[in-house]
Amino acid sequence: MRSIKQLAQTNGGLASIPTAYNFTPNNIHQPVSDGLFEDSIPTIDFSLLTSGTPEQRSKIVNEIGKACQDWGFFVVINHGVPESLMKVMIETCGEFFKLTEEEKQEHAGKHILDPIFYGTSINGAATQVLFWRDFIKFFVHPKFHCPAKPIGFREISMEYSKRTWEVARELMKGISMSLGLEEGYVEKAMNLDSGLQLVAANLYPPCPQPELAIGLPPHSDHGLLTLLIHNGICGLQVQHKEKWVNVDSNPNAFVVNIGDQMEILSNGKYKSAFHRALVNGTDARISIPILYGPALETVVSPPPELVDNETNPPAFAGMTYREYLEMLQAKINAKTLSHK
Ligand SMILES: O=C(O)CCC(=O)C(=O)O
Ligand SMILES: [Fe+2]
Repeated sequence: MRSIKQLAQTNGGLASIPTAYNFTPNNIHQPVSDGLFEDSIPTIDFSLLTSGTPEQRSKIVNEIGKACQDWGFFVVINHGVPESLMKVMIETCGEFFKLTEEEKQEHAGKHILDPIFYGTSINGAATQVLFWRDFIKFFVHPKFHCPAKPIGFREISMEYSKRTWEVARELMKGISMSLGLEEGYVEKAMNLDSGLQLVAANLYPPCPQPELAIGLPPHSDHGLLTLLIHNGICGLQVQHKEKWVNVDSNPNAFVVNIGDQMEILSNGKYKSAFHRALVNGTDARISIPILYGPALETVVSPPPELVDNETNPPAFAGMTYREYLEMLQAKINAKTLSHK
């Protein structure tokens, strides 16, 4: 299968997109918020979480809890990860997509747990409707994997993963406290010492008919928490109160969202919000989400403090993170088969 990048470049640029890329989502009629009278995605000042006064810290913990409950999304500023590192990470991922198709296909993936997975469309296979996106995903924890090319990719990815982990760990502490649990709860209960960390880089080339295609359809992320950066081109939208809201964050901030495992752990209190990526006609967009998840064999279920059989019964059946991912994979396989 050709990459979207290659397709977008065919004969110096396509005038229209192949019909397999026409996307008619069942919720296309949902309005997009005009942003005027809407409240916008909450911003969290990370420096107050780590070095604020006790009052500032408890205020921020409250804000995090509210953001997780109302939005499942928030923007994190003053996080301490150098801008230069974020920039070079985006540039290097951009260089990866410039490798030859043969070089990239070496990493073609099949399974959600493949340590390195290059693909185009959602799973690299022939789904009926295709998405205007190429991606590379690699697990950087508990074992570090990364494509060897381009030069420097491994070193930069390693540094980036370490630095973002420090931010994610503090946010997990804040989230634990916001749920009324001790600050190390999520880290300990989810065995984050051997937890999964998955780096993904998405490339959305300019699309000749952006109104017909979609980069990534509405979905939720499967981990506990995702931290995302992008190259300054808009495209990410989050579903909030039945509307799609643009996430127009400053490229130096992290866009953070709650994933399915955190929704399960919080017994449904915190939302793993649907989000999607649109494409545009002029600019290539790159986004780099890094996803933090439990250790694969950890059973994810809410702690007794968050469950009450009368007023707040368990909302999900407990299962290991591995079982959850295998379930997702089975869904992807079923979709692919039924469309063959
Ligand atoms: O490109 C984006 O902004 C969103 C990417 C995303 O949601 C994902 O890769 O899971
Ligand atoms: Fe996502």
